[in-house]
Amino acid sequence: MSIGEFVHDETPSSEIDRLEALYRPLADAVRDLVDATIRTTVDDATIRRTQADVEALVARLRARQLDGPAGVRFNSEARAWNWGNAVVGQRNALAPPLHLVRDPGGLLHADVVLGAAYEGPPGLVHGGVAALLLDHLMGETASAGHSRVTLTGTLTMRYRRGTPLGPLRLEGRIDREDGRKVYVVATLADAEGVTVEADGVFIVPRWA
Ligand SMILES: CCCCCCCCCCCCCCCC(=O)SCCNC(=O)CCNC(=O)[C@H](O)C(C)(C)COP(=O)(O)OP(=O)(O)OC[C@H]1O[C@@H](n2cnc3c(N)ncnc32)[C@H](O)[C@@H]1OP(=O)(O)O
Repeated sequence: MSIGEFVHDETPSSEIDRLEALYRPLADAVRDLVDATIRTTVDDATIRRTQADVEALVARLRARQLDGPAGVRFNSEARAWNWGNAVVGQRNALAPPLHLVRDPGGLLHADVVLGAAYEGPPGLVHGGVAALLLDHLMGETASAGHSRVTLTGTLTMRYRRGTPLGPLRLEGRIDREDGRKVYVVATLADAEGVTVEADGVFIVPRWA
């Protein structure tokens, strides 16, 4: 990976806001489609008709598209946008998406509701999904408000008990720093308390 893949792009933040507002409802609708596909009990003919409808919608969107992934772009106002990101991508229906909130004390948190698409053991969040969400929140924590690029070096998870699907909260904070290494701790919790603890080393890469 090189710095070239983080693209400096002087699109004004107001235009990014407009595009997010345009695409968010589409991604929400696709997310709903994913949930409905898992949970529907309609008859076979309805499934086949729906498949044809969805294929027609895909063809309409593919009429004009990027050659590859959307990448990460940022402007001089320190606004970064990554439409396809697996956790926060505003155009990615696979992302919950996580909405990150930075508290004045340095804590980064996110409240999220995970449904049927994130299931691992019955009724519980998939362990890899828990790691995915925590990894992203921790990476954002380490990047200190997008003031620097950090990549996950080592990530350790301790699954204390199953995480039920439904409303959850993630919290992360920087524990300490040592040169280019940023040590971050984080938790995933339900209403009863912490279900997963994570700690990780996030590295400001040599090329950044
Ligand atoms: C301005 C722009 C704004 C835009 C702003 C957008 C921000 C938007 C935020 C998004 C947030 C995303 C959050 C998701 C985060 C991912 O998902 S990142 C994807 C997963 N991670 C990766 O792909 C990383 C792959 N690995 C690598 O690229 C390289 O191995 C690394 C980790 C960058 C390190 O390479 P390096 O810079 O050459 O490191 P190197 O000089 O060898 O070592 C530096 C120090 O780190 C230590 N170290 C190296 N590797 C490791 C390791 N794996 N574990 C622990 N320690 C290590 C070394 O021992 C060394 O320690 P000291 O000797 O200094 O004590």
